[in-house]
Amino acid sequence: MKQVTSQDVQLRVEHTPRPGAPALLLLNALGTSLEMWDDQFEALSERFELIRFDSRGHGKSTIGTHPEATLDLLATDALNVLEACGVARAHLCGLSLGGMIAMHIAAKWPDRVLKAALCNTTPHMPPRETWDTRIQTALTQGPAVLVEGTLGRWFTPQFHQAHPDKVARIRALLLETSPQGYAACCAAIRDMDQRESIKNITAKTLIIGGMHDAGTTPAHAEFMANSIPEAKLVLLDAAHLSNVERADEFNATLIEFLQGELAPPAAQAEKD
Ligand SMILES: O=C(O)CC1=CCC(=O)O1
Repeated sequence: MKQVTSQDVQLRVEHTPRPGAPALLLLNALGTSLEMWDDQFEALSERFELIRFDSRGHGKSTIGTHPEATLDLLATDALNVLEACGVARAHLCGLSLGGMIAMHIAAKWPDRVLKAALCNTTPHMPPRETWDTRIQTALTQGPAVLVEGTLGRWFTPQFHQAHPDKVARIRALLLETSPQGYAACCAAIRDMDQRESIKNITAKTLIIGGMHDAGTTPAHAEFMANSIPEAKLVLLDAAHLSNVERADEFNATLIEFLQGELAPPAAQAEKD
């Protein structure tokens, strides 16, 4: 692990070099840390120069001086991580908040992106009031009171029953998130509307959705697939954290997309 200074924060970064392989940057969900990608680590680090980090106010990264983050602030952190790792262009894979950051980078800084995987995410997540309530709850009572509700949304009942150990791993990440870090990122989501800007994404893009994801729904995934010119949509039999609930399928889908050539939309329709 290394520490990278970005703007007003110190970010905890794990960089696994692989000479000659393309770089892949992983971007975490709200209330988690780089460890949310543990089920991806082995498969991805064999094939890519893998970089994962704790977003500001999450895991062991510091909170900084912004009580309310913006997507631009969070995206600049991600680009600073790439810079510190000596990487000019990378594949991006982000889930939920991580996907929101990835789509912001792909739309605004296309030269930094090889391909983008936007997983269980959305360009717009109203209503604002929900986020204001969550911010107040996190700041006054701590994110711990939000944890069981979050886990209820993030995994299907079947997964809770079959894999309590895996759910416990994610619970621990949620519990270690600082209230201020969590609240600051909620503000970034509250203030986000990328429904127009994602039309400018030129990178080949994989959208992964969860058939049972009630927050970032299959309808959100379809909206993105219809808005981004070179997008392919795959729905997995999972709720929100599809990379944990369906890790093998998630890994295979992501690797095939990053290593293979994405067929143009017309040919894809025939193939599908
Ligand atoms: O908290 C949730 O249930 C959904 C969510 C929004 C952004 C994120 O990372 O998770």
